[in-house]
Order: sequence, then C-alpha cells, then structure tokens
Amino acid sequence: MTSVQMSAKDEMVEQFLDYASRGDLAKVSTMISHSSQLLNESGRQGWTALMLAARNGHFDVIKALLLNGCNKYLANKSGQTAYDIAKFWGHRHIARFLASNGDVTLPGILPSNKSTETETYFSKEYLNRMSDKRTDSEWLSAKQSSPETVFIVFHNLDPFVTTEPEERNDIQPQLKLYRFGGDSVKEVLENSDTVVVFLGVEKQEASPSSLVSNKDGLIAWFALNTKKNPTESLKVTASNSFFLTNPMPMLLMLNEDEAGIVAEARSVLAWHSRYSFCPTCGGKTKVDEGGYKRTCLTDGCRSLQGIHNTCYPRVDPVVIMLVLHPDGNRCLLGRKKSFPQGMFSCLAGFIEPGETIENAVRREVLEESGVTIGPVQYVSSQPWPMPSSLMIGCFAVALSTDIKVDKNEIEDARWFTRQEVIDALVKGNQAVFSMPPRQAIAHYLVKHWIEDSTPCVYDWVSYKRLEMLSQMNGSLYLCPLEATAAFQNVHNRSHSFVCVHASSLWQLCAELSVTQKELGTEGYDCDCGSSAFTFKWSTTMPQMASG
Ligand SMILES: NC(=O)c1ccc[n+]([C@@H]2O[C@H](COP(=O)([O-])OP(=O)(O)OC[C@H]3O[C@@H](n4cnc5c(N)ncnc54)[C@H](O)[C@@H]3O)[C@@H](O)[C@H]2O)c1
Ligand SMILES: [Mg+2]
Ligand SMILES: [Mg+2]
Ligand SMILES: [Mg+2]
Ligand SMILES: [Zn+2]
Repeated sequence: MTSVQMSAKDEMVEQFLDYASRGDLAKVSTMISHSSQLLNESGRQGWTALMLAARNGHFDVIKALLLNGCNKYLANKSGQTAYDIAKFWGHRHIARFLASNGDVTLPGILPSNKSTETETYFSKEYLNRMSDKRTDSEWLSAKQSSPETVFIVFHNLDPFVTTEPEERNDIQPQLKLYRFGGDSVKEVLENSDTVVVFLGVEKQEASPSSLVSNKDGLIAWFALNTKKNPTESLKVTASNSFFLTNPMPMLLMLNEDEAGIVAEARSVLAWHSRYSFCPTCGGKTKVDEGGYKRTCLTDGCRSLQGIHNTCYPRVDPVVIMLVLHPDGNRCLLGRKKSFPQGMFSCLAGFIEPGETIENAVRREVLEESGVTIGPVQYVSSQPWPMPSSLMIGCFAVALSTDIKVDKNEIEDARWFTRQEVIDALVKGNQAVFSMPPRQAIAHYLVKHWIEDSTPCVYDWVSYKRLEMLSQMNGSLYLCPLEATAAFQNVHNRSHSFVCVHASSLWQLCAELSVTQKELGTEGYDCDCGSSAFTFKWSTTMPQMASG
C-alpha cells in the first residue's frame, strides 16, 4: 500500500468517526453502505465509532452501527468498551441498550461485574434451617437433650450476649451471643412461659464417621424467650455477659454470622409475643412445629380447616429505594423527624396488599417526595428483625425532578450530588449530611451506586488495572469505596493513595514483589468496617503499569 492510499483510508476513517461522534445518522449510514469495514475501525486511543457515539449519547447512531454488525465488545486503549463509556458519561439508556442487546447478561442499571446476591447485614445464613425436621418431634426432643446443642436466650426479645475482646487488638471488642448448653438452661426450659424455637443446624459437610454412627453429627440451635427475667436460673460462666437492651442500635454490633441468627430468632420470637391468641377466634393457641406454628385450641375454629397464614410467622415487606436523578449523577435522599440530626436516608415504605415491588416504589416515592419514577431495578434485600420487616432494596430512575415533600411522612428530601454522597460515606461529620450506618441497607444501596461509577477519566486506567489485578487474584480485595475516594484525591492532585484490606495486603506485596515496608503502607480503618492499608500509588509499579 502506498503512503497516498494509506492516508486516503485514514482520512475516510477519520471522517466516519467524526460523523459518529457528532451523531450524523444519515452520513454514518451512507458510509457503512459503501464500506462496511469502517464499522470496527478505530482512531486515536483506540476509539471506535460506537464508542464515540456512546460518549456523546447518540442512540440512533448506536442502533444503526449494531444493526450493521459492529463489534460492541472492542475496548479502547484504556480498556473501556462502548458500554463502559456510555455508563460512565451517564447515558444510562444507551448503556442498558448495549448491555441487553445480544448475549451480555448485564441487568440494566446494575454494575457489570458484581453478583446481585445479598451481602447485607442480618442476611447471612449461618444455620441450615432444616424445616423438614420441624414436624419431627422425636428428633427435636432428642436434639434438645443432646450435649452439643446450642441454646441462645432472649428476655423480652433482648438476646443474652457477652463481650469478648478479639485477639487482634486493632479491632474493637465485639458482642457475641452467649452459647448455652442444655444443662445451663434446664430451669428456663421447664418454665411454661418460655417459648422455644428450633433455628436450624450448623452448616457442615456430613463426615463419613458421623453417618456410620447413630448420631447425625448435626449441631442444632434453639432460641428461647421468656417474659420474666431468667438471669437467676441461668448458669453463666463468663463474667461480662448481660441481656442486650436497646436493640437499635445495639444489635448492629454483632458479627455478621450472629446477626443472621438473631434476624431469624428475634423475628419468630417477636411473632410469638404479639400473636399469643388466635387471630381468627381469639382463643388460646399452642406452639407447634419447632416454634414455627401456633395452632388454635378452640374446637371448630376456622383456622383449623385448611391452611391459614394466621398460624405462621409473619413478615412485613418494605421497599427501600435509592432514587437516581435522570442525569445519573445525583440521588434523592430524605429524612424523618426521628432521624439523628443531619442524617438523610433512602425513601422507604411498606408494600400494601395487592401491590408489586415496582408499584410500591413508585407510589411511596410519589407520596413522600412528589417525584415520578420510571424504571425500577431490584438490588438486594435485608431481613430487619425490629420486629419482622423484609427490606427490599431497589434503584429507581426518576422521570421528574421537582420535589414536593409530604410533611406528614418526612421532614425533608433533597437531591445530593455524587461528590456529596462520597463525602458522607468517607468523611463522616465533615460532610454536608450523614448516612445511616453501614449495616443498614440504605447505606449499602448508596455505596453500591457510588462503587458502580468511577468519578473521573484520569483515574479510570489505574482503577481498571487494579480491578483486573484483584480479579486475577480472586481473593485480593481492593475496597472500591476507598478506591473511589482515593482516586478523587489523585484527580485533585493532592495525594495518591490506594487502599487494600489487611487480609489481602500480603498478596498484593507478592504480586508486586515488594515488601510491605517498601510499599510504605499505613494502617487505616476502612469505612466498610475492615482494617485496611493505604500506600502511595505509583505508575512505575512494574506489574500494575503493564496491567
Ligand atoms: N423511611 C426511611 O428512610 C427508612 C430508612 C430505613 C428503614 N426504614 C424502615 O422501613 C420501614 C418502613 O418505612 P416507613 O416507616 O417510611 O413506611 P411508610 O412510608 O409506609 O410509612 C409508615 C406508616 O405506614 C403505616 N403502615 C402501613 N403498613 C404498616 C406495617 N405493616 N407496619 C407498620 N406501619 C405500617 C403506618 O401508619 C406507618 O406510620 C420502617 O420500619 C422504617 O424503620 C425506613
Ligand atoms: Mg410512605
Ligand atoms: Mg416512608
Ligand atoms: Mg406507606
Ligand atoms: Zn381460633
């Protein structure tokens, strides 16, 4: 090929990219019809026509390019695909289109590489509920007298806990459920006022030896609740142990595994304490099925014919939503009078009978803030055992932006910018408002939204490389919240920090062939609750720079 031919082709590519970038659908279509090879050509920094159209929000050009067979998986020199670019620049409808059209399994407004499984506080399943055993009274009573069985005790729904300082002295002492053996709760079990609930068995692989023996090797857990304070009849050996009054916020101090156990136990026990009489006839009831049923004792009661939901524990579904501004860069948060000063949270409300999750989101947002909602996307859920809610966390995209607050329900609602939200998550009381604690799903939703979007192009490359590195290593964990904040600082040229959790620091050092000292790390309490290290980011770091 001569240099004249080269430049003629280059010129044509340049022209094509320019039309795509400016959104000139007619010119783009004409050029494709003459030379379909243009579709995947790239110019400076590896940008294709699709990427440029995605950058500038030209939906019709994108549709035409894809219809003609353009490859949407190509990445530019920064590793961004057209999807990444559309999302980054806030063209969510285009990102959604690029994600949904074809075989990419990206849900509309969810992050591309994250699983949608719940990771919220109170949601961890430490026990296998083994609901089939609830009707096996022989098995249940054998488990109740087995020496391995664990009992946790509540008094008026407050769990009995103990404080145990962690071995690592950089972490605050945590509250732990006090695990009683059968002998220590004998008297409490004999008390007729005590409600007993079978929670499940510890999750484990059944070992061959336990299968051979008569015993199944399963460690069962039961929860007890009493109205009268049972402290005197309990055998307690630990010195610092007590009933944990004031569930909010004290229950948020348990470790994640135990929070999940308390979510189950407290909800079922709260149901027993509220539904001691038959809701159908007002008669007396008895506890059945390992504490998962109350059966009416009145002959002929309608609740005894067929299956009635009045006999089983109740759950109240609540929608809680992060409302996103149509520009993609702000979110709507509100505050109730009862909130601590300066705190704003996601809007929330009970689902009403005969309502879908999506319609409840639209109705509650409209009622409380006057904002109309278009697409709704489920993100994650959280059991909230005060007493028995199921928080259903969603993203909701606003169609209107004027706010009209319903003063009966909330005190204030405002649009907050991405930067204000990052400040609230990272800087605490130096920010313009404060967030609910990390254990609340409102916090999780907001963090999820922030993590999903890196704030500036300058940092994109570094972030992508670190992300790639963390994916290559599987368990290497770079906290995205910290990374987001750190890259803001890079952008502001103040300093450049990268944060890794303590548990994965050694892996990072191995990857870079440096010692921790050479990295110059500093200990840090990450906002996500982990202890972490920061170090100065340097583009000369060998393996990262080669990405
Ligand atoms: N609003 C928030 O910012 C927020 C944030 C996090 C968690 N939550 C929790 O979400 C739940 C629901 O939020 P909300 O209070 O804003 O709901 P909401 O907006 O539906 O308003 C609450 C009112 O709904 C009525 N209601 C209807 N069904 C109810 C039921 N099953 N139980 C109790 N009241 C019922 C009551 O009159 C109550 O005062 C609450 O438990 C709250 O603690 C709220
Ligand atoms: Mg409401
Ligand atoms: Mg509400
Ligand atoms: Mg409501
Ligand atoms: Zn009845």
